[in-house]
Amino acid sequence: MAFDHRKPDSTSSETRAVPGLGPGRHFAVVTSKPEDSLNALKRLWQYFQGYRWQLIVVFILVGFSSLLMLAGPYFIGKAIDEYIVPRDFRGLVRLLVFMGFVYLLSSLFYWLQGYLMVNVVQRGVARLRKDLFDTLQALPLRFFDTRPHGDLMSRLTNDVDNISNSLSNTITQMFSGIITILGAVVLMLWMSPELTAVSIAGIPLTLLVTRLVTRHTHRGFLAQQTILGNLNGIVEENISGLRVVKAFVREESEMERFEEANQALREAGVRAQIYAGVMGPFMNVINNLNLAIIAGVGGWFATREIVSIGTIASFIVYSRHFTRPLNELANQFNMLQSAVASAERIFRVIDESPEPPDAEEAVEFKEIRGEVEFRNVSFSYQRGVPVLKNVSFHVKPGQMVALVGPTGAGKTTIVNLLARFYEVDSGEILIDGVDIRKIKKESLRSLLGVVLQDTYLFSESVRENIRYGRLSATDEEVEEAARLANAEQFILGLPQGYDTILTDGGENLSQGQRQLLAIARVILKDPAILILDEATSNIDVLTEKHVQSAMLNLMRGRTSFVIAHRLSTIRSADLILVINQGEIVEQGTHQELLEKEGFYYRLYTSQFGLNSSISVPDS
Ligand SMILES: Nc1ncnc2c1ncn2[C@@H]1O[C@H](COP(=O)(O)OP(=O)(O)OP(=O)(O)O)[C@@H](O)[C@H]1O
Repeated sequence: MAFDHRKPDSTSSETRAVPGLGPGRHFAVVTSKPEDSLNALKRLWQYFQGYRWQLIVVFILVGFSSLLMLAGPYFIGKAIDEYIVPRDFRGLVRLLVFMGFVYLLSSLFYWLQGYLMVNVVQRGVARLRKDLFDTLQALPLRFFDTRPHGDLMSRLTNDVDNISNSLSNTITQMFSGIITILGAVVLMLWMSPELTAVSIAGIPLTLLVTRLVTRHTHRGFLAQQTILGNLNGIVEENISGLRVVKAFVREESEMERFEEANQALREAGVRAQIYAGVMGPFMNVINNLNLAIIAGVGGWFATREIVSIGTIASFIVYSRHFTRPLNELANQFNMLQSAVASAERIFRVIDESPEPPDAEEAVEFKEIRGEVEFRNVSFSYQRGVPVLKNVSFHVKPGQMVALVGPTGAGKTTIVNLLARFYEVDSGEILIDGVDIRKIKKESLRSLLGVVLQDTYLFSESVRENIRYGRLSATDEEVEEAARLANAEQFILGLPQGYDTILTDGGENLSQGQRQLLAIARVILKDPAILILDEATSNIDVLTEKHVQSAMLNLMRGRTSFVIAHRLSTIRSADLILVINQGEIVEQGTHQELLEKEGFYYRLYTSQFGLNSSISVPDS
C-alpha cells in the first residue's frame, strides 16, 4: 500500500519534497517553469477557440456593463453641483431615475454575459474532461502501475473543477476590471487632471505588491493541487483495501498516514493563501489613504476653486472604482494561476504516450484456429529486472494449457503478454503464425476471453454486468449464458434476480458467484482463446463444482490457458508449462512430467509445501 515509489507524473520538471512527512515519506511536488504555464494557457485556449463569437459578445457585454457602471460617480458629482447645491429637487429626482435605469441596464448586461460565459466554459471544460478520460482509456497498463489512482482521479475531478470555477468568473472580471480602471482614469482626467494626478499616485505601490505576491502564489497553488492528488490516492487505496486494513487492525496507522498527508495539505494551503491573503488588508490601507488624500487635497483645491464639491464627491467614488478592480485583479490573477496549475497537471497526463498504435500493416482477425506460439520471449516490468527469460512454447488449436509454478514465477505475466497488455522486450508471440504486433489490438482482444480469480463487476445490474461481454446481446442470450455458466440458480435467488444492482466491484457477491458471472460474460463474448485464472481461495464446495463444470464447458473446443491451482485441471491439460523464475523449466503432459522426476515431480509431490501453487487437494 506504499505510494512513495510512485511518481505523480513523468515530466522532467524539478521535483521537491514537502516537509513535515517524515523520513522516507514525501510527496514529489512538481514545480513548473514559466514556459510550461504559458504553454498550458495556450492549450487551454484551444478548448474555447470554437466559441470565439460567443466570447466576443461576452466581452462586448462586459465592456458596456462596466462603462455604464462608471457613469454613476459622474452623476453623483452632477447631482451635488447642479441640483443639490442650487436646491432643484425635481431635477434631482429626474437624475436619480435616470441613474437607476443606467444601473439596471448595466446589471442586465452583466447577468447576460455571465449566462453566456458559463455555457461556453462548461462546454470547453466538458471537452477537456473528455480528452483526459479518453487518454486514460488509451494509456498502457504500465502507466497505471506507477501512479496512485487517486491522484489521477483528482486530476479528472478537482483540477477540472478548478479550471471551470476560475474561468467562469475570472476572465470576465479581469476584463471588466481593466475597462473600469481605464474608464475611470479617462473620466477623472476629463473632470480634473490635477485631482487625477493625486488619486493615481498610489498605483505604482499597488502594482509592486501585486507582482511580489503573485510570484509566490503560483508555486503554492501547484503544490496544493499535487498534494491534494496524493491525498486522494491515500483515500482511494484505503477504501479499496479496507478489508486488509481492518484484518490487520491498521486503522490507527492508516489514520496517521492520512493525517500526515492532511497536515502537508494544510501547510501547503496555508502557504499558498498566506501571500494571497496579504493582498486584501494591504489594499484596504492604500484605499483609505487614497480617500484621505483625495478629500484633503480636493478640499484644498475647492477653496481655491480649482474643483467643485461635486467633483470631489465623484473622485471619492471613482477612487474606489479603480482601486477595487486593481485589488481584485491581483486575486483574479491568483485564481487564473491556480487554473493554469491545474491545466498543467491535466496536460501532463494528456501528453503521456498512449498504447503504441497498431502497425500500418496490422490485420484484422475474424476467425482463427487458435494456434499460439511464444518464441524466445523476454520481458521486464521494470528495466533491469527480467521477469520472463527466453520463454518458448507451442500450443495447437483447441489445446488446454496449464501454467504451473511457484508464486511470482511469471504465469500471469505470460497471459498479460498474450493479451498485449504489455509489449515484449524481445522475441515474438504468434497467433495462427501471425505476430500479435501485426494484429489490430482491438481484434486481438476480442479474440480473447479472460476470467480472473477476482473479477471486477460494475455497479450495475447483474444483467448488464453479463451483457458487458457483448453489448448487443438480447435478454434471452444473457440468460442463456448465465444458464451455461451455472449462474442462473444463484441469480434467481438474488432479491431482484437479474435486475439486482451490484455494489462497486461486486462486493455483495461471493468470490465464486463473481467468477460464475465472469464466465457468463465470456460465454457471451464467445472468444477463440481463453485465459482462466483458477480461484485459490476457498469457495464453497457446491459453487466450486459449478465453477469447475462451467469452466470445462467454456474450454471445450477453444485454446485455453489456465493458471492452474487444481490437480484435476492439471491432469486433464494437453500441455503443462512449468514455470520457475521466469523460465519454462519443463513442459509436457502430466504423465510425461511425472516420469521425468524433475521440477514438476518435486512440485507435485511437495503439494502441501508452502511455495507450491498446486497446493489445493484434488477436487
Ligand atoms: N505490474 C507489475 N509491475 C512490476 N512488477 C510486476 C508487475 N506484475 C508482476 N510483477 C512481478 O513480476 C513477477 C512475476 O509476476 P506474475 O504475476 O507473473 O507471477 P505469477 O506466477 O502469476 O504469480 P502468482 O501465482 O502469485 O499469481 C513477480 O516478481 C512480480 O513481482
